[in-house]
Amino acid sequence: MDVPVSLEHQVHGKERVRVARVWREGTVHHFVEWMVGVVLESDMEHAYLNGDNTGMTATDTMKNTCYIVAKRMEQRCSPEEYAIALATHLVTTYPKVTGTKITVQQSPWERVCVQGEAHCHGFAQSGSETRVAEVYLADGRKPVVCSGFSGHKVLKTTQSGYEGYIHDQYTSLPDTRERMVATSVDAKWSYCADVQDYDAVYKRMLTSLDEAFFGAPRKGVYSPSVQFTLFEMGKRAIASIAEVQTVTLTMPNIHFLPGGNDKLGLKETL
Ligand SMILES: O=c1[nH]c(=O)c2[nH]c(=O)[nH]c2[nH]1
Repeated sequence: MDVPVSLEHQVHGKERVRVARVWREGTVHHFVEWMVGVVLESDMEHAYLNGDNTGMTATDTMKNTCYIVAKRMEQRCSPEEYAIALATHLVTTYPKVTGTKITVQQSPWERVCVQGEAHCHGFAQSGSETRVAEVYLADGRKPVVCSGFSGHKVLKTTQSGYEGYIHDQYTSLPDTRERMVATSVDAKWSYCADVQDYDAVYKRMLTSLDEAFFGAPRKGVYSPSVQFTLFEMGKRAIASIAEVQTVTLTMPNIHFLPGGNDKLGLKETL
């Protein structure tokens, strides 16, 4: 059945491009994580009407452009400045693109303070964790308390590596002694003594775990794996808080992989 149908409006784009950018000023690193969305207005009606992709900017190109423009921002910049640079690149590079809307959501990473000093390469999403308390009470007995939190996000831009693991036909990851490491820490701990001030223990727990993860403010501490660092964190917490008996930690890797491939020249971590 032939009904008259016209194409009223069309745009195309790419959502949820995750971009991380580290600016290294000597040993002091700056870090941002952006979730970028690109919408292109372009004279591409013929793609919809005739199946002809001539002149179209592929969403793969948009994604890679997000990485490349981030890499080209040589000075630390705001998400607005990045969005303007990205928009300008897209509008001036592709003849059929008449307009673009760029959206940048910036994750709340902040430089951490360790031992009262701003850390050179340590960042956290402080206050993002959910505190959890668990109490079991049997009739006639003392309450058994467990405390914890979930979702404490921490990241360091250097002083991390991973090597020596099995390399077989299923492994594509290269050995490295220089990478970024990030994780979302879930912790649960039990007590071996009465606690006067649960809030104080909670703060000390966060502080000890952070100190072991980040190391000293200027030097940091090398992490050969998330596994090793996890155990160091647990040991530090138990050694620093007398009332704590056991600590259970879960630390899934939040991956920040070097973007792109050889063709894009983006092999270095962005
Ligand atoms: O610290 C790490 N531990 C792993 O078990 C692992 N696996 C992986 O792919 N990267 C990493 N990094």
